[in-house]
Amino acid sequence: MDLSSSLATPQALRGGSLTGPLAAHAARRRSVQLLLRPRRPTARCSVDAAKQQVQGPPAAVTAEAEAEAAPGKECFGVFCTTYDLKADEKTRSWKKLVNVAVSGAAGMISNHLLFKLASGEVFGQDQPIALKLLGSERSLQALEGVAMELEDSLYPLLREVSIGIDPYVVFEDADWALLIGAKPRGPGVERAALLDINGQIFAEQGKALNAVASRNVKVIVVGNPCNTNALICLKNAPNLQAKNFHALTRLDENRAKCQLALKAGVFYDKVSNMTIWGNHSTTQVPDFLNAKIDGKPVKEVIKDTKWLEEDFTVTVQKRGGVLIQKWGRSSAASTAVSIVDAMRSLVTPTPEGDWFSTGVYTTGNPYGIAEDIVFSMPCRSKGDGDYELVKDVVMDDFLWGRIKKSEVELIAEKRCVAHLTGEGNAFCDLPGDTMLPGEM
Ligand SMILES: NC(=O)C1=CN([C@@H]2O[C@H](COP(=O)(O)OP(=O)(O)OC[C@H]3O[C@@H](n4cnc5c(N)ncnc54)[C@H](OP(=O)(O)O)[C@@H]3O)[C@@H](O)[C@H]2O)C=CC1
Ligand SMILES: O=C([O-])CC(=O)C(=O)O
Repeated sequence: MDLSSSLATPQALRGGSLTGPLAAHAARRRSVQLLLRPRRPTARCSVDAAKQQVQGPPAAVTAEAEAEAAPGKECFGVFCTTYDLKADEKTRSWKKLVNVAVSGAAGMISNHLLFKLASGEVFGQDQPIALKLLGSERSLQALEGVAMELEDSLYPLLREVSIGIDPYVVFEDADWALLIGAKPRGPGVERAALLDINGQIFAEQGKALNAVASRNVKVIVVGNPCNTNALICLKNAPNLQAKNFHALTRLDENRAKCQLALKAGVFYDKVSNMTIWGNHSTTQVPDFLNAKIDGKPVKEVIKDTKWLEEDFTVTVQKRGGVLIQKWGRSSAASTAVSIVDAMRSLVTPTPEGDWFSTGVYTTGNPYGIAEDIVFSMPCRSKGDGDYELVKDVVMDDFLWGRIKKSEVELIAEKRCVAHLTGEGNAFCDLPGDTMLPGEM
């Protein structure tokens, strides 16, 4: 079928005059064309980076022909030139390239995160990395700017950068997918409307991951409301393991550790076993019952129960909102740090006796939390990318009561997005106090 005539009209792509596979193909063609704009002619040493073997001498390949042949392998600028890592003494012992896809790649959080990833902070100094950046037509030019800054940073481990606007192209063979892009909640936007708008994004991206990502891809959803977006994403990716989908609550864990350290007058590294239970929202539950300071239960070190139950909990729940008031925008640098922490916790063995928090699929959980939602819970990892839930935590009525409130909120959010999870008609009756951490 010759699609070229309909491809020429951008409004045909945006306005929906093409439908189904035709529209999808046309959109992909357009994304490829957009991808080609920034490339400069380059003598190309053609290396299959995944196998890290030289495949042949430089060949003159037209960008268009190359895009047709391998639409998922688009590169940016200097990253179009790759080398045989096994031929170089310094890089011979490096691991196989890891593919990390990032959505919202031109946004504030990504602007910090991408440089941390490229520096080796997450995977170590022997792990070459390919960054696959997902934007939109709105952000494509900014994405080119991001790629240029990555070029100019001369990171030894950063071997490939590609940019695109089609998740089916960008997520191809992704080992990690960091889903950050989402519409921010503006004035007058109802929570239910936000759930629907962002839910559509995560439904589409779930389908794309299901179709083209590595079968073992680890997905971290950051875009809010991240727990329910993660649920939507995993429901749209039935061929991937639900266990591999996470909602980012590590920022909340870090905020809670900071507050406990401040109150106890110790440095942050003395605080361990910090669980955030529940939703990344103002119903989240920072667990001071199981957390430790210098190896001792928090309640033995901080005797002020009123502070723990009221001030500490509310401070952590609303930290994002206070920060927005100061900065005029939501946490970006500390969120990027917490994404790095979350990834590192999955690729590094958890220290003996400790754990970390992440929002994961509840089915089969040992705590009695409702099944089939994404809920933040305490986890440990052997460092293989996988994790297990920690079983030996204690509960009291205060902790359980708060956990139930966050559970009720997530079940209500799930009802609101039933149309996106394949579970029938949506019915939205969100509790009145449902808010993102950034909302006051
Ligand atoms: N879980 C957590 O702990 C935290 C989560 N967050 C959340 O992370 C997300 C990203 O934050 P941040 O990077 O600061 O945000 P930015 O506004 O800087 O970037 C977000 C990106 O989302 C993309 N996007 C996708 N769909 C839309 C849309 N419909 N309207 C507007 N933009 C859209 C845009 O990129 P493009 O045009 O390329 O699509 C934009 O660049 C937000 O949802 C925020 O609430 C923030 C802090 C903590
Ligand atoms: O509400 C927001 O957009 C910001 C957010 O998640 C946080 O700071 O925890």
